[in-house]
Amino acid sequence: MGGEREEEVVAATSPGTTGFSSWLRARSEPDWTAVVEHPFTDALLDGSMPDEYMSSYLVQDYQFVDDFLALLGAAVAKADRYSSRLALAGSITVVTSEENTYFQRAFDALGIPESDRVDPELDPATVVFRDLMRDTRDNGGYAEVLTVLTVAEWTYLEWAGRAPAKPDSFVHAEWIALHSNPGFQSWVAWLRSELDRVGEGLDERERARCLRLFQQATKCELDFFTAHWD
Ligand SMILES: Cc1ncc(CO)c(N)n1
Repeated sequence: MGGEREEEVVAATSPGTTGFSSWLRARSEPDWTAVVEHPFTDALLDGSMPDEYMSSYLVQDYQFVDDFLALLGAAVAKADRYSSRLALAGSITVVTSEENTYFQRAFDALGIPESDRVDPELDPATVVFRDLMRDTRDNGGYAEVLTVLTVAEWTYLEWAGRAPAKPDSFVHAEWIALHSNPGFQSWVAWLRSELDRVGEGLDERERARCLRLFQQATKCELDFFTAHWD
C-alpha cells in the first residue's frame, strides 16, 4: 500500500539492524527469503506474469486488504500515543484511495466479474491469513497488531524493490510501484521503528508471542503467493 505518504507519516529514524524488528525477521528464515524471492514475484518483476495468475491473486488480495484495513483500524485504537495514531491513520488513507482505485481499474482491465470483487470463494491461504488478522485484531495488544502489519508491509517492500521492473501492463507495474515508492518506504521504516520502540517495553513472554506471530504471518505470506503459482 503506497502513495504520497511522506507528509502524513511522522518522521521516523531509519531502523537499524539491531532492533526488535530485525531480531524478529532473522528468526523467520528461511520463510522470509522464500517470500521476498518467490517465483510469483519474479514473474511480476520481469513482466512474465500470466493474466490468469494475476487475476486470481488480486481477487484474493482484495479480500486480504479488507481485513488488513480493519487491522489498521485496530492499530489506531490500540496505539499508545497520538503521534502513532496519526501515522497509522495516514496509511489508512492510502488503502482507501489510490490502492482501492488500483483494484477497481485492474479488475476492469482483467474483466473480473462483480461477484468475484465482492464475495469470491476464498482460497485456504486467504482464510488462514484472514483468521490470523482477525484474531490479532480482536485479542492482540498494540505490539501484536504492529507485528502482523510489519510482516505484511515489509515483505512487500522487499520483493517490490528487489529488481528494476518495467512490465508493460499497468496492472503489474502499478502493483509493484504501490509497494516500492518513497512514501511506502517511509511507511515501512516507520512501522519498523515503531515495532522496535514498542518491543523495548515488552517482557520475555510478550516478545516470544510476537515472534510466533511474526513467523506465522511470514508463513501466511509465503502460502498466499504459492496459492497463485504452483
Ligand atoms: C497478502 C498480502 N500481503 C501484504 C500486502 C501488502 O499490504 C498485500 N497487499 N497482500
